[in-house]
Amino acid sequence: MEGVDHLADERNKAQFDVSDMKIVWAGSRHAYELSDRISRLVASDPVFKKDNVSTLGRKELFKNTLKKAAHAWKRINELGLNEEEALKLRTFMDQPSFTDLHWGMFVPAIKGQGTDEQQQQWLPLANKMQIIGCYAQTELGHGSNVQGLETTATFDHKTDEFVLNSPTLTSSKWWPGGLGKISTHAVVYARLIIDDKDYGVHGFIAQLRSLNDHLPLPGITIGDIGMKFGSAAYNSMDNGVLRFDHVRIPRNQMLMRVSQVTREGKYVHSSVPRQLVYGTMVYVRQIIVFDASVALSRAVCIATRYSAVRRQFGSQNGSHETQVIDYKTQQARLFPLLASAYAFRFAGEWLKWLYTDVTERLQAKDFSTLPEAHACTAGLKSLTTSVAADGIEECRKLCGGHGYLSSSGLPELFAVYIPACTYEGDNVVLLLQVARYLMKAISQLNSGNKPVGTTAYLGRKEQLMQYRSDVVRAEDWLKPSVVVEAFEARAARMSLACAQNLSKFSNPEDGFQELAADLIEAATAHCQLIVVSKFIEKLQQDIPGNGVKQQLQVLCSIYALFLLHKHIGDFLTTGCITPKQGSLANEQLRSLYSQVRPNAIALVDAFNHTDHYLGSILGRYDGNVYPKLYEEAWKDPLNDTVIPDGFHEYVEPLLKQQLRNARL
Ligand SMILES: CCCCCCCC/C=C\CCCCCCCCCCCCCCCC(=O)SCCNC(=O)CCNC(=O)[C@H](O)C(C)(C)COP(=O)(O)OP(=O)(O)OC[C@H]1O[C@@H](n2cnc3c(N)ncnc32)[C@H](O)[C@@H]1OP(=O)(O)O
Ligand SMILES: Cc1cc2nc3c(=O)[nH]c(=O)nc-3n(C[C@H](O)[C@H](O)[C@H](O)COP(=O)(O)OP(=O)(O)OC[C@H]3O[C@@H](n4cnc5c(N)ncnc54)[C@H](O)[C@@H]3O)c2cc1C
Repeated sequence: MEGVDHLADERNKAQFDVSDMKIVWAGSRHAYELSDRISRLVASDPVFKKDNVSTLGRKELFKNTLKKAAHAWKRINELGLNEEEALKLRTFMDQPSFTDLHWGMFVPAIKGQGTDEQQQQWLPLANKMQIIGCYAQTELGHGSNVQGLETTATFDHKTDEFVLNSPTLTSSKWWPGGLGKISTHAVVYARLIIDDKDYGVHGFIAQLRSLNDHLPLPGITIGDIGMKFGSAAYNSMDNGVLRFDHVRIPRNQMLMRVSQVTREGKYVHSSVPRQLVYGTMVYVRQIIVFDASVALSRAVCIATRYSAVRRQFGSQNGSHETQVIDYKTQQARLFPLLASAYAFRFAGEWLKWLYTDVTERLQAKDFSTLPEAHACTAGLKSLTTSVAADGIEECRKLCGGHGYLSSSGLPELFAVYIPACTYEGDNVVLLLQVARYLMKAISQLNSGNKPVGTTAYLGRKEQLMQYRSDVVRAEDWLKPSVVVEAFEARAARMSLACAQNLSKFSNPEDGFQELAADLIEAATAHCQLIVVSKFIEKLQQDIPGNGVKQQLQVLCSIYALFLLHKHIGDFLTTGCITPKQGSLANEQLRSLYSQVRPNAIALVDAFNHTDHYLGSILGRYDGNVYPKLYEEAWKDPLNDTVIPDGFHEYVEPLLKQQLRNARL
């Protein structure tokens, strides 16, 4: 059966050109070709083999990761890969490693918060990996509450140094990736103290280990925090613990773009907003949104292909049983996730644009769009990672029992992905930031401040409060303007209701705490509106390719109408739609699922995932699932011997005892 395409019939059903869709998914022909080339390069390299990682012990896994990271760096240099290509190589290597934090947070923190001189001093070393850095912010006692960090950096006038100290157990740095065993340096967040005055949290570059023998420097206690969820998953990363015992660093190792400490010990705050100290988090959050579409697309690809291969029930007179993808329940669970993967892709593209735009403005000292960038990255990070994490687990269930096998790829994908709901900001904490932004925008409406960007719709408050959907037929729900208005009215009414309830509290902070659950629902509605709008805006662009735009229109409608169906309570209680209009949306949704059905396999082929990257027997491109599952089972180390270790020691005596008892 080797080489046979079990999904060929499915591929023949497609009503669009899959090669054109691959380009839309990748973002451009250039991005597609680059991604395709690098994914094949990684798949064909034996060092990047990954089908054995879930059976490795922690030490072997960690060593295996170091080997892969070193090999990746070697290949990047040998092949002269540029930044975009190198990042793709890391993606397809598909194993979290210390390099993620070095390139993803340490280097960006220096770029974003360091002065020109500091960048000139540190970036050449970091760019050649002559030093390896991590991002040491979170402590044992505080993660979300960054202002509550306890590590201190006290200025010593005499020596022109800062003294880094961990005054309590809870001030121990705890979690930073790459810290435990590998990093030589860290950007450490600590409270700046000058002459007993606390100036709040600032970033400092600290050397942790000797560049000669890799041993911790004097005054530094450092190690790994231990095993995490799952077998391999995130255990390839050395998340670490770090304590400082009065460790001295030169004054010029405080990152001084936002504020400076002079030789005289004077604290100077420049015109740059203090929130720029949080800038690295904004950068990484927009990457995480893009990654959410990738993670979800992998799970959906596996579940869709397997659902077309798997058959249960329905055989008549010896005919084939029904493909499980033909069950309407399977479609209603799977196709909204397929649509979400595409939706998050386009939201991620837009967010990347927004981030680039805000960065250019910051260079020109225009800080006006920073709050919008913070709210959008925080909100979309929260929304997309929550849906992707839940979606991966749903895909496992969609694959029945076989989905629970490691060889399905889904348990590993789930275990490695779920911390995305926590790291880089707990998802609830981030939605509360969005809620604060919305409440602020509403409070400024009366003073004539027109909301801009993603909150512009709040400026049409009167109109949206009057809005009643005019849908009379199921097809009306296919009109983009009908959908956007309904989502805008729902989001605006939920936020305005929160604002009205908040105004009843004499202390707004008490009100915010009391109403927090409602506030995060309003923030979620706002974020869903952003994703729906960005999908619709994408469709207003010129999208070439036979049938490609039509398929995307179907997916866009599924994404929006599925959300409407799921959150029908919001739409009804805010009076945006009637129960009848809700039923019509559901009727339209069913019809859309039928339209996706013949295109489902081609729509997941468009992700262009190699079998290596998917790492799943259920999701194999050729659909040759059963023989390969059978073959794989025999590779398990437990099957190396017929009689397992421990049998003679622990089981045989019991059996022998039974025999003796029987003879007596
Ligand atoms: C193998 C070889 C490979 C080689 C490759 C080579 C080439 C590669 C090249 C380049 C690419 C590299 C990419 C690599 C890919 C890797 C990707 C990264 C993977 C990531 C892995 C995971 C890492 C996880 C790391 C972490 O978790 S770090 C820790 C994160 N911590 C948090 O997120 C904490 C959450 N808490 C907070 O953010 C804040 O404390 C808070 C909740 C916002 C509250 O803050 P505060 O107390 O100050 O609150 P407020 O009073 O509410 O706010 C004050 C005002 O500030 C505003 N605000 C808040 N935050 C921000 C912000 N971030 N930006 C702007 N403004 C902000 C807020 O709105 C308030 O404003 P106001 O106007 O109302 O006053
Ligand atoms: C795999 C992984 C990698 C990480 N890598 C790094 C790294 O490289 N560098 C680094 O510095 N950190 C890192 N972290 C730490 C991470 O950023 C924090 O764990 C994260 O920001 C959440 O903070 P916390 O752990 O303090 O959660 P907590 O804030 O303690 O959250 C616990 C619960 O309290 C709730 N909660 C907290 N505050 C509020 C509130 N105001 N209102 C309502 N509910 C609230 C949360 O929703 C959550 O349910 C990593 C974490 C993980 C899991």
